Amino acid sequence: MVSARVDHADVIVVGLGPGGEDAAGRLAEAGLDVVGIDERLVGGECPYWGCIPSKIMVRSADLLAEGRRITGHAGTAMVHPDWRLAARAVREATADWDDKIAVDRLTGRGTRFVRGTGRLTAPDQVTVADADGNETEIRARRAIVLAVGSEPAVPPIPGLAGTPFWTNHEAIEAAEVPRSLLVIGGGAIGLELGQAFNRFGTAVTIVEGMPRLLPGEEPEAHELLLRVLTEDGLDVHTSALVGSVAYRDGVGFTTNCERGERLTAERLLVATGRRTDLARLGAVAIDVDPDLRALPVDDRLRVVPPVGGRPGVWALGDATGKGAFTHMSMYQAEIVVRGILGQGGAVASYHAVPRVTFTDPEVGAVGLTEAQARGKGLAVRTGYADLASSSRGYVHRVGNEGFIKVVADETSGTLVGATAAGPYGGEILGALAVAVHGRVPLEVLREQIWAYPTFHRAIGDALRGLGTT
Ligand SMILES: Cc1cc2nc3c(=O)[nH]c(=O)nc-3n(C[C@H](O)[C@H](O)[C@H](O)COP(=O)(O)OP(=O)(O)OC[C@H]3O[C@@H](n4cnc5c(N)ncnc54)[C@H](O)[C@@H]3O)c2cc1C
Ligand SMILES: NC(=O)c1ccc[n+]([C@@H]2O[C@H](COP(=O)([O-])OP(=O)(O)OC[C@H]3O[C@@H](n4cnc5c(N)ncnc54)[C@H](O)[C@@H]3O)[C@@H](O)[C@H]2O)c1
Repeated sequence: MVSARVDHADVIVVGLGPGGEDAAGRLAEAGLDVVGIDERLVGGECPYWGCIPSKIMVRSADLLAEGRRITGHAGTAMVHPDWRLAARAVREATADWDDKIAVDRLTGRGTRFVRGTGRLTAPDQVTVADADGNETEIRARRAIVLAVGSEPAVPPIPGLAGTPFWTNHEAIEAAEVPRSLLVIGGGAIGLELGQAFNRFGTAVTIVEGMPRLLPGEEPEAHELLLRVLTEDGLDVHTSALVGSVAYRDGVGFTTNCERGERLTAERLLVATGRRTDLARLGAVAIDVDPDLRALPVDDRLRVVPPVGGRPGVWALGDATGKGAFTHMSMYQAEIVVRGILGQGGAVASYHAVPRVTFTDPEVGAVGLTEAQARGKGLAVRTGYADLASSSRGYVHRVGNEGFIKVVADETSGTLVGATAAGPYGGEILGALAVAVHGRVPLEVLREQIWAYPTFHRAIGDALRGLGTT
């Protein structure tokens, strides 16, 4: 038997997505000997199969929609979608799914890079296997950072396994648009990509198991998106669970929903959430139950605090289950870096997590929804303003649907959550995110002057809807 090579480092970072890469680079720049490990591409999901390429597709699709809106409002326009242009922009942005630039960026900051699969094999040790199966045991002197992200959670639907279904990877890499696409899951991925493909000519069906699209957001966001997507021509089914899937070469997919609908499509996209495989990561080596959905972390992002000279284990990003967003991974990376460098008591706070679903209209939200606030027993008041009937909505005309909803806690006299859905919803969210993050008193917000005629001026209308008590 050939024994594994042995190496040592101050810090081992497993997974080099947005947060892992940032943490590895900053720790190396601080003078530590850092080894960064990734089995795929440095940069992770976001630049290659997530945020960036999906938003390029969304932007391309939105341009088509805006072009189609010209007729009847500013002239006439004939729009001829050409997916090859969007696909080319995606290929350019991902450098054809090549991470040379990212590897150079990482090593340029002083991190040692190892391409391979990392697995915890002792509380202070990660074993890396390269593509040829060669193993290296790396022992950490100071810290291990687990930043392994997430992968699609594919539901155990009879018949699905073994079919050529798409995940976000195949959808992002698509060189051609399918004639028809069935999307399982009416969350962020399903709606963003479903609407984008539809605008390029694909007949899209969305099958969502819960009663509402974006089930974690306000019900008004569901009502808005259901109306707009249906008007766009998408076929949306809610409270619909797929009971079985069948695939035939050259024909495509047939799915049978449990309540009877039979749906067919050339392609099938599974967008039913994400999971982190803790068993594969060797989580038992640090006494973590591998069946957990996420790595359990304290408010300093520690899975195992450093004790008596033993290295600590930190986690960040999707793998912590605190919100699968690039901005969350980056936020947590900051806290992890400061914790490892011993730079004071940086702790994570999740009371103002912003999120934006980049559909058209965009759905931006921060903090608690009304239902979540009521679930916490807060003294809830809500205010609502319709964007279409605002002055800006009136002048904007076509494509003006949206709303602002604010959720206040009477006891603290602050906003605890808000939603900005509509044109530029994600941008308008900025003002609301500051209010929730900074716990700005309602009486201060009510004194604010909101520029006329903007969409964000509707925040003032929604605040008035709270009443004055
Ligand atoms: C289609 C899509 C669109 C999205 N759009 C947005 C958006 O608009 N805005 C937003 O904020 N977020 C968006 N996200 C989410 C965002 O991409 C993720 O939240 C973010 O990438 C998570 O970062 P991370 O640092 O946790 O790790 P990831 O980006 O998931 O990267 C983890 C890395 O770890 C590596 N790895 C895993 N296991 C091992 C192992 N055992 N050994 C070695 N390497 C390993 C992987 O190869 C990967 O490179 C989107 C996601 C998808 C799928
Ligand atoms: N704009 C963004 O920030 C953005 C965009 C895309 C993805 N993301 C991140 O990536 C994560 C994953 O995206 P996602 O869309 O896969 O997950 P999601 O959790 O946002 O949505 C998954 C949806 O699938 C539904 N579902 C689950 N199982 C089902 C089943 N068997 N049948 C029918 N419906 C089912 C769920 O009810 C849910 O509505 C998101 O949670 C988000 O954090 C973010």
